[in-house]
Amino acid sequence: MEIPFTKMHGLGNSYIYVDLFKYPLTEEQLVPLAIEVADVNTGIGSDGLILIQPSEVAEVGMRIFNKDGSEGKTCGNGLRCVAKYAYENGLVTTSTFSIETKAGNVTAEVHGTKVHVEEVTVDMGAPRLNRKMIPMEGEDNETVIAESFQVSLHPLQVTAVSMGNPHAIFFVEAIEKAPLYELGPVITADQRFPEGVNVEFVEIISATEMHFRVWERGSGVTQACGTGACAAVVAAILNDYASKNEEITVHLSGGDLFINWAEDGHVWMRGKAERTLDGVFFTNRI
Ligand SMILES: N[C@H](CCC[C@H](N)C(=O)O)C(=O)O
Repeated sequence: MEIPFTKMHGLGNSYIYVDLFKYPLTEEQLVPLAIEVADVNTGIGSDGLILIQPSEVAEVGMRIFNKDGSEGKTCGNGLRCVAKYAYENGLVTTSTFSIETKAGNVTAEVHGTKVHVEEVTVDMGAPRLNRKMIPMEGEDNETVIAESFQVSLHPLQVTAVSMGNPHAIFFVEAIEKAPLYELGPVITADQRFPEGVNVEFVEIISATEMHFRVWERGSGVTQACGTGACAAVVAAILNDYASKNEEITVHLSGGDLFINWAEDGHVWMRGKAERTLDGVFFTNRI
């Protein structure tokens, strides 16, 4: 097989994008293809695979597969790159349009021209805060804010937020001392999260600024996580470290995202989307 692709990234959170308008794939090919393209040695190297596809309920559709082949429900950095691609490649004709994900539809607004979209703003919708929606074990309608969460010998406090995908946020004094590599892989598979969880460590700098690191479900440590940054801002506000209706700067390893949990209850994310290369992936293994 010779599969045309585009590699794009949001703050270094890179995916291999296949345009199903041009090159259809079968359902059976998706998981093995995601694992293959993500491999830096025998594939292309990325945090996973993203499909750009027709939709019956939005202008364009997106599906995301993590590096291990597991399918995520949505992807903030991926949404910005899909919006950039759709506008630059004429899949959409307006600068504001809807994108279908498995977590529901979102609205994206591209900033730039049809030749080059520099930045994208996405209305990520409202966060889901009760245990049933995270999902997290316990009473369905309870929220999880600064709850004791013992992990091996570490007495932590977790705040759980879903942006359509699950996030466990832990506030730390110093981001460089966050136990990301030690506890990320343990927490992501913790039984208290029946569908697994994306794990974020956050250091509050001020009411409008924070440091952020992430161990992503299905991909491990990535340079950035858009839904995670949204969840971290929601968690900061729930813990009274920040306020609604303010643009909060989130410093991720790969750069900054600007997040606002607005009075309308929606979380707005603004940040870059960049194209690395177009190419053809040769494989006879799927
Ligand atoms: N690992 C995530 C999907 C990718 C999300 C992240 N890359 C983003 O930008 O939001 C999950 O399994 O829920």
